[in-house]
Amino acid sequence: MKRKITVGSRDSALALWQTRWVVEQLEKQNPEVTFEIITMKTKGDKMLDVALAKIGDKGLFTKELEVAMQRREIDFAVHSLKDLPTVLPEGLTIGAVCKRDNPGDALISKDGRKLEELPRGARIGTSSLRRCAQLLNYRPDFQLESLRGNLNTRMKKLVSERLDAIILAAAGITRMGWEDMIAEIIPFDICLPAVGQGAIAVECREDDQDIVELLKGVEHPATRAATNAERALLRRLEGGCQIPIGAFGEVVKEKLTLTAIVATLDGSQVIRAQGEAAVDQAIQLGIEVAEKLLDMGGKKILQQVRSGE
Ligand SMILES: NCc1[nH]cc(CCC(=O)O)c1CC(=O)O
Repeated sequence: MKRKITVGSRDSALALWQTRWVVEQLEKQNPEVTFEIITMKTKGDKMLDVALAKIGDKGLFTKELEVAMQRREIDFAVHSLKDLPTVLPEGLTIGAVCKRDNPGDALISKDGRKLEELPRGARIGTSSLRRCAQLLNYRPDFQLESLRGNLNTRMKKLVSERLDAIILAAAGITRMGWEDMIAEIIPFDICLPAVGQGAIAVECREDDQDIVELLKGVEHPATRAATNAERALLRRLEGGCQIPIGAFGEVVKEKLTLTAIVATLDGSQVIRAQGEAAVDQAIQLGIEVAEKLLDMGGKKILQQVRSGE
């Protein structure tokens, strides 16, 4: 086993928190190994003023780290699983999926109001098509405003743009220590989270046996099964962040359940499907629920969104 391991991370506060958390667990388990964190900016960090759905690149927040891994400049990289495309570059693999934190979307509002307490025509900041579509389905009077930048920037815009509320991933807020600002975790019957939301993934070279072995120390099998189902669904639908898709997998009493939605951009239609399977059938379950969605009208929605109607 190598004595010194180089770990890649984006340089945002959230990314660094996540990377340090992974490294800390591994240090406790492997006191003989030293870890060095190297930070990099990804294209997604550099293009902060463009809507994500417009950039539309796969691996917007991961590619530079993946290239560094392929060049053997770093040994592994820590990502938000949500940011990791469902098909990885040649030779790379997800060495670990860590235990998921709160997978939900959090509402942060002026005066701590809950979603149902927001006034008619309330202005809500989010740039996720998934959040927009589901919120508009729930309350067509809401005005969704685009909101990008890292968590700090987005939080500041609540005040500077005079928004009534913003929506951020609960896990990110908790990791930054801002839990007190959460007015509400939006119920999943109103807004299903993004595939992989709340889980940290560690990516490494497939053929690097030492690292693959090391990363087993931060692996969480139930989260792996749940997110395998979610990612298989997303892959089957061939969705990225250009299409409003939400999914949530969960292991309860040895059973894996998966709920998912696909929606039109304006939120006029939200199609929902569900399935259940044994934990070792995660990928099959993801494909099955995706196909249910397609049959229930999802196919038409995907065509519409892709053709830009
Ligand atoms: N889209 C960016 C992104 N990627 C991961 C998280 C939060 C952390 C997580 O879901 O694990 C966020 C911020 C957000 O959506 O509010």
